[in-house]
Amino acid sequence: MAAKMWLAPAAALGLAHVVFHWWIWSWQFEAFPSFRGTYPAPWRTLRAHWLTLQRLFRFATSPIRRLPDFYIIGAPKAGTSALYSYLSLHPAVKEPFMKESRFLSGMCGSRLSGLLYRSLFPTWWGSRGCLTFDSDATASLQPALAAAMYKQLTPNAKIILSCREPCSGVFSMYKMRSRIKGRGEHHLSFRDMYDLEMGLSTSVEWQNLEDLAAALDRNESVAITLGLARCVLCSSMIRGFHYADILLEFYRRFKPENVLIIRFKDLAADTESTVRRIFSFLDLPDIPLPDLTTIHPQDVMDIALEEEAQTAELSQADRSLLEAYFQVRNQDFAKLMGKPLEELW
Ligand SMILES: Nc1ncnc2c1ncn2[C@@H]1O[C@H](COP(=O)(O)OS(=O)(=O)O)[C@@H](OP(=O)(O)O)[C@H]1O
Repeated sequence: MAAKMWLAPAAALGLAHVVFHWWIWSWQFEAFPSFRGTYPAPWRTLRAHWLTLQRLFRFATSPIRRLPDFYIIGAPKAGTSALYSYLSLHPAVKEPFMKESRFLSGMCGSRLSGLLYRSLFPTWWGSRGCLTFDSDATASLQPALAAAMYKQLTPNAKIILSCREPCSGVFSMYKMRSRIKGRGEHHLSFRDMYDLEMGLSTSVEWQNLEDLAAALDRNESVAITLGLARCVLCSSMIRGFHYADILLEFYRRFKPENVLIIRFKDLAADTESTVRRIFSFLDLPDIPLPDLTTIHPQDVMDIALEEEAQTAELSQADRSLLEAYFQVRNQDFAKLMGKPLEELW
């Protein structure tokens, strides 16, 4: 009798798990096939099922969860994983469930819903007196959408952007992306990956993205398509370093004093004072910090990497190509900052 009583709820829970498992993983794999690196067969991977269960619980408890107080929006390869780890050291900062939410790429559902986004953050009572945040460098690939969405959800949020000299940032991203197993770009040369991203830059998806941002600015709700998510996630080598474009979108929607720009070089050379500067920007009390060189940020992406990239060093010809590409963009950034170029990174 007792066993019969449990049968119906257990079957309902099992069904919810199966449906939810299929829903979250199929979108991830479609939008970002390299996830398959660590989860080649999610139906047979216990860790994938455990993640599904946790996310299911978090979706169910979304209404009692909060939204970010600040965002690390990039740039990709500008130390964002390190920043995530350093800021999480503060007792008044509660880290999110995942470092990179990829919310804007549909990882919480293709309809960009604040309610579902909340699932990634702590509960109100579990984070009283604390700040929480999202550290999603994919925001800088789609700054209009990111700025409009963050503004609609959290108009008083603070924004942090770490800037790395574009050529070295691009090459760092190339080295990672070309080594991701199970992805179309696996083992491409630098020039081939550059050409691929240049090809994507003429996609109609970018106009769709602007239209979605405009709809969010009108306070409408929006849904993204798989095509858009794929286009954005496959454009992470170069676009994330269009600093002037990124900042203009955020300055249009947030107060300038809510936007902090740090230099990757300072984060690397003078880590502790850069982290303290960020604490101060976030109005967090100063705290004693451990030796930050002992903190090794984990690679948070669910990917399997090859040992070596196809192109081991950036050739002079490829560097010149990148310098030409970024010349005007960097000048625009310098003008926006009111600083000479060499002081920007
Ligand atoms: N503290 C410190 N000092 C110097 N360099 C550092 C530091 N933390 C991270 N890094 C370098 O930052 C690169 C990774 O950046 P991200 O974490 O933003 O990458 S990602 O976008 O999340 O994949 C990656 O750069 P490359 O080594 O050039 O690939 C890391 O080595």
